[in-house]
Amino acid sequence: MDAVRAEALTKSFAGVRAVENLTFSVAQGEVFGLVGPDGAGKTTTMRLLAAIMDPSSGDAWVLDRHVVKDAEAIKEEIGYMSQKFGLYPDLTVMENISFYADIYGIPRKGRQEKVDRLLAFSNLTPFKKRLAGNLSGGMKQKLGLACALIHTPKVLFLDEPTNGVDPVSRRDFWRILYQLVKEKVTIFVSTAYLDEAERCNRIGLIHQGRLHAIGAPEEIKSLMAGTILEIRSSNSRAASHLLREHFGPGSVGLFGDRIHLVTQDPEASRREVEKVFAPAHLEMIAVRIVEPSLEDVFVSVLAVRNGVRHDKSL
Ligand SMILES: Nc1ncnc2c1ncn2[C@@H]1O[C@H](COP(=O)(O)OP(=O)(O)OP(=O)(O)O)[C@@H](O)[C@H]1O
Repeated sequence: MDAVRAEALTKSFAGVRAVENLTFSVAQGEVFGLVGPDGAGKTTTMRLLAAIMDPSSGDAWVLDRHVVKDAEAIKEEIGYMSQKFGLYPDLTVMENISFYADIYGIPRKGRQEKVDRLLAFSNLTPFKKRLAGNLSGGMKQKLGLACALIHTPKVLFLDEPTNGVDPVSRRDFWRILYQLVKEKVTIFVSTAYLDEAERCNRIGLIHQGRLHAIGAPEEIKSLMAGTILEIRSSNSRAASHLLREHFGPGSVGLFGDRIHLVTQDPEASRREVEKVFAPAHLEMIAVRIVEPSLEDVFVSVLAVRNGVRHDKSL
């Protein structure tokens, strides 16, 4: 039995296809990442799978329960942490967890042990009397997670859980997620951070409601044929602009001050870059071959989507 299965899952809003024809499955115990930029359709997919919203067409099942026909049963089996997870700022950490325990009808007997365990698990025990409104962003996310876990769900849906959270808290949050995986919880997480996608067992790249690639991070990276030439220049922004015009947007990505150029022939491309830079008085400070990152793959996937011609196949 799969944890999640979707077949031709589609959702439209007044002419906007938020999610289009998604077909994929997630095995139990997997950490699956839905990766895409803002507006790609991640939240809509989560809501469809969490049985909060009905699809326009297509089907989906969570633990073999149908998201429309068995919606109520699904809600008992899953935890869902939305982007604006409903924490009460004027209740303490402890009171927020108790509130969710009431909603889920957790029996009084054994409840305290459960709450204590969740507090310890999410490293919130020292803050249990603090008002939720006074927690840092990272702690709020952990409290949201603790609340979403109160009924011991088998599948956990997390919609951009670390959005806007500092890198240290993000790492901490993932450490907690891996503990859940050890307890056989399936995790379905959406993220716009590609470095975070690398933490998943498998990922799906979503853009404009469509799934463009699915597989282990390493598999997704291997979809990209070609070598990455990393270039540093005296003016990376201007340089990347010129290189995009010359090589095509699907072959050039700018990551901070590093330009990534996808090429079949690194040496020939290096010479060509020098020729492009010379009339613009741009200097090539450093150049080297690097392993493609997921970000490189994304640039490439989006270029295909937008009909940009380039020399990679996906
Ligand atoms: N209730 C709605 N009514 C109309 N359009 C909607 C609705 N919900 C989502 N959309 C549209 O569907 C598309 C996908 O939105 P969705 O929120 O699923 O994306 P996302 O990847 O989660 O992005 P974000 O991280 O910005 O929320 C967007 O174009 C959005 O404007």
